[in-house]
Amino acid sequence: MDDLNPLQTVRAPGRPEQGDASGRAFCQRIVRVAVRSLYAELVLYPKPGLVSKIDNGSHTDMTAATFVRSLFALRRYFADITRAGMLDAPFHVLKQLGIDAEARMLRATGGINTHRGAIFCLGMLCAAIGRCRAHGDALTPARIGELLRACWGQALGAHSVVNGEPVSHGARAVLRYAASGAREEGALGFPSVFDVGLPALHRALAAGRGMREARIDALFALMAHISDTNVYHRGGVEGALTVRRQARAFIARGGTAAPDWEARALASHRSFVAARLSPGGAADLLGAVCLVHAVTTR
Ligand SMILES: CC(C)(COP(=O)(O)OP(=O)(O)OC[C@H]1O[C@@H](n2cnc3c(N)ncnc32)[C@H](O[C@H]2O[C@H](COP(=O)(O)OP(=O)(O)OP(=O)(O)O)[C@@H](O)[C@H]2O)[C@@H]1O)[C@@H](O)C(=O)NCCC(=O)NCCS
Ligand SMILES: Nc1ncnc2[nH]cnc12
Repeated sequence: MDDLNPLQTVRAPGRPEQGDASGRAFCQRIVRVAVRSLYAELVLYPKPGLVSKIDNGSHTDMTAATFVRSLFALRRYFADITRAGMLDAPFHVLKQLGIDAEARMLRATGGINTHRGAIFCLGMLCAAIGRCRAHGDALTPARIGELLRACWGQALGAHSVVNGEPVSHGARAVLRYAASGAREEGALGFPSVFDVGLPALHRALAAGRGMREARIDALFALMAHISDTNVYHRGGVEGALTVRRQARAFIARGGTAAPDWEARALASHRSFVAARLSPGGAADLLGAVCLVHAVTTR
């Protein structure tokens, strides 16, 4: 028995799913989908202020290579948290997996926060997807969301409370600007993924546009909607208003249905870079949208 393995505490005898070959294959499939989803977010261009393979957006300390290193470091985490979900692990087990994954990310990137929001959001979604599979339920966005709230909603609500000294940029933005951020997203069961990003992606695909355009539309829908602590941290209230206004204007012109959408997205990218704005929370949530879309459409 490995005392340091948090999953050990939730392994119940007579639950063949956890260790059997099909359970392992399922976890590996989710790892591939999670990593590909985050990679799809990374290579998407133009994304206002964000890092891609074309440029580093508003960031001076990270490049696409930093994100790729981080992605490699997260593979085991996505397998572990999917398996923990299959085993109905309590939130404290998921939290420890998340903390360990953050440490691995920071080691891989030399201390740069590339994916903290993604570790949280995609991690919880992987756990819910694992739970869905253990129940034998069809993987649908509605069922994944339901199980996430039913299994860990209460603990996520408690996790949203920022206590004492703010240590992270997110916690500071919550206290200083009453921004909601990743914690509140989690407490509500990631509604921006299910009710904002995913519908925007589906609408663009249903209208016959490609996956690239659909992802751009989903990103702008998220930027228009969420309270992104990374934006508050870098740009304060003014910055948050700028991001929301530009995203709304892009959507009001038809998003990627407009013939000049690419030039408009590029103009936003340039203006965000000039103002050092980076909607990193929306980028993480786009990765989550790609994950839910991929697991629910095959
Ligand atoms: C709950 C935690 C995620 C902690 O959150 P908290 O808000 O306290 O801490 P942050 O360190 O600020 O991380 C939150 C990251 O979440 C992303 N985010 C922001 N707004 C939202 C939102 N509305 N919805 C979803 N996600 C959101 C955002 O990630 C992106 O920003 C990164 C860069 O941020 P930053 O570090 O501030 O760096 P820079 O811009 O480079 O600043 P400078 O250094 O240059 O000044 C970017 O890469 C994106 O990832 C926020 O960063 C969680 O950490 C936690 O509780 N962890 C413990 C483990 C756990 O409990 N897990 C639960 C089970 S999985
Ligand atoms: N592409 C990206 N650029 C900057 N921050 C991010 N956080 C998640 N993805 C990001």
